[in-house]
Amino acid sequence: MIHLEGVAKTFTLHNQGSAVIPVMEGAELSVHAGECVGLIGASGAGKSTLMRMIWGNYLAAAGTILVAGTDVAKAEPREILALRRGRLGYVSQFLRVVPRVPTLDVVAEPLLVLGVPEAEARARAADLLARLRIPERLWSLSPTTFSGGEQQRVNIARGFAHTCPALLLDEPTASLDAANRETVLGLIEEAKARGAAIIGIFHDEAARSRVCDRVVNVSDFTPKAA
Ligand SMILES: Nc1ncnc2c1ncn2[C@@H]1O[C@H](COP(=O)(O)OP(=O)(O)OP(=O)(O)O)[C@@H](O)[C@H]1O
Repeated sequence: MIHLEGVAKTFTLHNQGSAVIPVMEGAELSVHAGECVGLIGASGAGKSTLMRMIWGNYLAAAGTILVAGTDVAKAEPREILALRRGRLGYVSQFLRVVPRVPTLDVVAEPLLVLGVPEAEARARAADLLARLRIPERLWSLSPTTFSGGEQQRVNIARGFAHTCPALLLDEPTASLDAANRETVLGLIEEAKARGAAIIGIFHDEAARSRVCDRVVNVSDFTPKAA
């Protein structure tokens, strides 16, 4: 479902004499349907960089990044947008939303874009918001004024709203209380059970060992000369 081969990344620092910094080479990774793989490695090893290349925000310098049939390393922007609409989900640590859109709509939107009937999309969004303990009185308000933890839970609800075959999770349990952490781990287990291929960064070791079937150490992909 997700398959990486020979992936490399360099950053060019345009404000520092166009210095070219190689940060990754020969990255390999395969994640099958129903499997969750955790990315580990020291700070700065490249976990977030690898995740952003799979999401298509960072362009790989070399290699193949196959996600649900699309090679993200070579895809056109519109193909990446189509992939994100229906086949690849991403739960980042921070919520980015258009101001003034009510929380229920923020969560239902990924489903509405896919043509799911409005009543069904809203029911699914309401179910997720309730499970993640966002009080119902907040659902009609924009999440822009919510607390950090509330915004994170809205973001998680949105990320789990539609049943993508591939899912990226960046610290999904960071700064959650015990009850919400448990809910999120349950959502991850449900996603695996329905056949999602998941890649996650979890600094929470107990969470990682509970939901990850194996780990990949991104330090193994640090360029040898670096
Ligand atoms: N936009 C960028 N421009 C230049 N260098 C970058 C950029 N993004 C990341 N890097 C460099 O790439 C390397 C990997 O960074 P990355 O954030 O992927 O590490 P990480 O493993 O996720 O670290 P952490 O656990 O601390 O979040 C670092 O040396 C970092 O300085």
